[in-house]
Amino acid sequence: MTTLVHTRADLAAALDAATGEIAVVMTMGALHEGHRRLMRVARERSAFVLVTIFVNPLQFGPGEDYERYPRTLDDDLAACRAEGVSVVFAPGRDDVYPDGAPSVTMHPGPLGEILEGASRPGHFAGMLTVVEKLLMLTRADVAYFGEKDYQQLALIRRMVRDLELPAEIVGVPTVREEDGLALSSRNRYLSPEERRAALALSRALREGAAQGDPEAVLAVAQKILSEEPGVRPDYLALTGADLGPAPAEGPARLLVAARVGATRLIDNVPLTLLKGA
Ligand SMILES: Nc1ncnc2c1ncn2[C@@H]1O[C@H](COP(=O)(O)OP(=O)(O)OP(=O)(O)O)[C@@H](O)[C@H]1O
Ligand SMILES: CC(C)(CO)[C@@H](O)C(=O)[O-]
Ligand code: BAL
Repeated sequence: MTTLVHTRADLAAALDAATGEIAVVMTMGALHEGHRRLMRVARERSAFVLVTIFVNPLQFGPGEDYERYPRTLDDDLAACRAEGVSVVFAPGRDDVYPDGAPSVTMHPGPLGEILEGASRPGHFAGMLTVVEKLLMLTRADVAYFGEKDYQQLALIRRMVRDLELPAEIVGVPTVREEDGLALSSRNRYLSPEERRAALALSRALREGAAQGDPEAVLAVAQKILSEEPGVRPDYLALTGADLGPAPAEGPARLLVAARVGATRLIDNVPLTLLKGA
């Protein structure tokens, strides 16, 4: 049975009744197969899985899609039930921020200033602030996050390590549609034509990553993006697996962000760089 709670007090009561490890999947709702994979991976290990559904105003910038973000609680609950989730915590704004906007917030540091951080000022401070609060409120022993938001995952790992937070963080590989598009709640905004154009992101990453040589990786990915007029790239970056500078050889990450119509999408893939490839 899945219990839905909205308030801190009801959450605390549900957690008091829990036995064993508490596994948490944090979401902003509009649940899709990517979220469901996180729940399934969590369920494989833990009998008690808690899902949070909260569209966090603090991580949206002015002019971003906070108001418009899809809110589909009934469908989300049905998905959580089907995945055997024990508790869904869907708080209101005042349940998370009882004193209004918090005056003490997280500072993401240098890793929060590049890539997404450069394009979305304040986003990672707001994201880390709510993740810290939700880790505490849910008493998470382990929390699952998707690699689709790779920089977010890296920053959460860093926050937990730097601040000695008592939770284990587990990353889960990106779930894709059959044609390669990374699942994302924001895909709902795409018209059929925009959805077709959006495929250039995953294709650029896939074909770029197959190259091995760093220059060729970027050149191939860049060419594919530039050939799709419906896509306006924000960044295309080749980094180390830790988001530092790309190594001459070994594990690396290729990341992209782009606007397709009015919708901003992100994606990334792992790759291995080969000297002299
Ligand atoms: N395709 C996916 N594969 C694996 N995990 C995912 C995928 N999409 C989202 N997640 C993960 O689900 C969690 C909740 O993400 P969120 O609710 O923001 O969904 P989203 O699809 O990323 O939404 P948005 O489109 O707003 O970015 C995050 O840890 C995120 O990385
Ligand atoms: C981790 C998160 C739930 C915090 O609001 C959000 O950034 C998301 O859905 O990826
Ligand atoms: N999926 C990451 C949360 C955000 O874009 O605000």
